[in-house]
Formats: sequence, structure tokens, C-alpha cells
Amino acid sequence: MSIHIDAVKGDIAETILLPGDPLRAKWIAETYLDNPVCFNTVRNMFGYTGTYNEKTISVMGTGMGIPSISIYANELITEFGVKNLIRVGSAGSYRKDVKVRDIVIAMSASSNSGINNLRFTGANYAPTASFNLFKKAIDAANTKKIVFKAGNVLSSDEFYADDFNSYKKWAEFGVLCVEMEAAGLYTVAAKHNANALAILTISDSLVTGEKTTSKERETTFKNMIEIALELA
Ligand SMILES: Nc1nc(Cl)c2ncn([C@@H]3O[C@H](CO)[C@@H](O)[C@H]3O)c2n1
Repeated sequence: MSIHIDAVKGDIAETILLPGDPLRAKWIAETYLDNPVCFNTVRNMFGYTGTYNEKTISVMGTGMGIPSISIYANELITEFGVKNLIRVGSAGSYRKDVKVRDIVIAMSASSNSGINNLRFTGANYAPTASFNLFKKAIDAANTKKIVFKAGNVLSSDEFYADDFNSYKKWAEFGVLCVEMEAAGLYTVAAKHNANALAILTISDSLVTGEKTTSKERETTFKNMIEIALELA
């Protein structure tokens, strides 16, 4: 077992889906996996392993923010041998052409987090998706005729920005949406030679103010989850 995950090596599949919310991990396991077995309840950060189309796959919550997902990604890779880490989560649109309910596949993840500034002493590291997972996700979306956008996203350390209009600068330079974890996941995976990808569903828009209801979030998440499950 590791400090934050009460499992033994072999309990967790090489490929894992990582929603921020542990209750969404429970919903994914109960909705999509055959014979899901819970492998973690420490801090109620539920994790499950089961099969999908006869392939073994795991799903576990990560919490919100780069520090939290970095803890779980580190331990999943270094203690349990996980090789493919796929974040599935919600994001806020920064651009008119990115609509609520759209799917965004993150090629890269900018950040305002201090962690990489410290790590690279102020130089600009570029957290980047693993090409193979990225290509498989694009192919799966095209096969399923799911419309998606792909590009740069922002992993912000704050949900409530002091200056609401700060998103406009990011949008001006092509950032599609904002969430709070992808840059941390991509950096930790690269550090430990693992593969990572973030697939996001736009749940709200800073441009129009539109928000999805919690019921809509559940149904619109299906497309994102079904793409991610094809990566097992
Ligand atoms: N900063 C931020 N802003 C907006 Cl508009 C978001 N929409 C969804 N999220 C995601 O949902 C959680 C916050 O509700 C975080 O895990 C984050 O990744 C957002 N995070």
C-alpha cells in the first residue's frame, strides 16, 4: 500500500481513468465496468478495478487541483505500476467557439501553478499529452462520431479568480478552457515515463455565463467516458 492508496500491487490496472470527483469514479465503475472491485477508500477517494469489453481497467478519484492529482499520479505510477493515466473531467470554456457540452482533448496544459516554476527555476516547461493516447482518443472519437476540439487548456490553481476577465488573455493565445489538474498530471507522468491524457467536457462558459445542470453533466459526460474507455 502507499501513503494515500490502501491497495496492493496488482489491484490496479495499467490503465486508469481519473475523474476529480470520487463519486463520479463510483458512478463510472458501476455504470460501465463488469465486476468492479473497490481497491481504495482512504479519504473516501474511491478507486475501482473491473473489465470493459474484456479489458481490465481502473477508475479512481483524484480530488481538485494540481497538488491532489500529483499525489495520486505519483503513487499510482511508482507504487502500483500504472502506465496510462487518463483524466476525465469538467472544464470552463474560455472561447465563443467552445460550447457548453463540447468535448476538449488537451494536447497541452498551461498553468499558473507555482510548482513547475519552482521545479524548472522559472523556465517554462510545456506539460504535454502522450501522443499515443492522444491519437487513440482522436481515433475513438472519430469512430464514435463524437465531435471534439483539441488544443491547449489552462490548469489554474484558483476557481474564483480575483479578476474575472483574466481569462481573455489566455483565450487570445488559443487556450480553449480552464480546469485545475491536467498540467500536474502531464508533468508527473512525464517525470516517471508514464502516459497521460486529459479528456474534458465543458460544463460552463466564462464567455456566455451558461452552466450545465448536474443532470446534464451526468449525461454529457457519457461521450467523454466512452472515448476514455476505448484507451484501455
Ligand atoms: N478553475 C475552474 N474553473 C472552471 Cl469554470 C471549471 N469548470 C470545471 N472545473 C473543474 O472542476 C473542478 C472545480 O469545480 C476542478 O477540479 C476543475 O478541474 C473548473 N475549474
